[in-house]
Amino acid sequence: MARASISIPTNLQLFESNLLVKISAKEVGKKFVSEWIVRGVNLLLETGESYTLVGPNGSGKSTLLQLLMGNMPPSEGTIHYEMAGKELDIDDWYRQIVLAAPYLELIEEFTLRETVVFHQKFKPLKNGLSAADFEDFVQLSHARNKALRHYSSGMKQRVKLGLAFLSDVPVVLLDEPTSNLDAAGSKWYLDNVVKLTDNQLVLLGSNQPQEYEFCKNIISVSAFKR
Ligand SMILES: Nc1ncnc2c1ncn2[C@@H]1O[C@H](COP(=O)(O)OP(=O)(O)OP(=O)(O)O)[C@@H](O)[C@H]1O
Repeated sequence: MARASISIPTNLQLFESNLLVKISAKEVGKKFVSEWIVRGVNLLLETGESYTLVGPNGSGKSTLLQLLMGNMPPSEGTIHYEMAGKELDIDDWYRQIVLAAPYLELIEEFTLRETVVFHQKFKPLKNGLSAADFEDFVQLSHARNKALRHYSSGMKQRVKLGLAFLSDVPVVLLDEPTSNLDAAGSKWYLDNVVKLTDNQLVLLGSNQPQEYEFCKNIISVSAFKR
């Protein structure tokens, strides 16, 4: 029997432990070969806020996002991560974040069900949602047993965004969140990004204003050129 669509309660306390997380960057710079991509980055990012890195193609949004998430080391400066007043080392930090980005690879051999079950082993879903709930949420129940290699790019993007929205971690990183989504998918993203990340730290990279219309803190990467 088909499952009824799950309704996500609007008051869902989606980051249950509600611990304050801070990312602080001091005089951070990154260069590739001899080219400085960003320099003089000083930022303090905190839970309960959303931030969007904006700028034209090639300006360094993805580079800065990856620096701030700890995916690559800065060439100069320091980045510190804090949770509930305690400094986190990078291994603990990775347990607190989830990323949806075009360069994030899903395991193509897995079905959707296997993907969610595997993901839940190290990052549980908010409010004890099940894999079946997840499949309903991303509107892909009908394809739960199909290998992701046979998913379209838009279907994969829904999976990445679903994991980003529903993982019970304090920090959500979204790079080009509506890439590959059709109009209905973009609306689904916008409907959920505010509702489901209310008490988390949300960091976006975008050059599409409609992706970050809800966001109060806009950071122009062009400010970090010297
Ligand atoms: N691993 C790398 N090695 C050398 N150069 C790199 C590397 N990664 C990025 N760059 C360069 O850094 C600059 C910024 O790239 P980045 O992907 O951060 O920009 P972006 O603002 O996210 O662009 P877009 O909007 O096109 O996604 C570009 O000039 C790019 O060529």
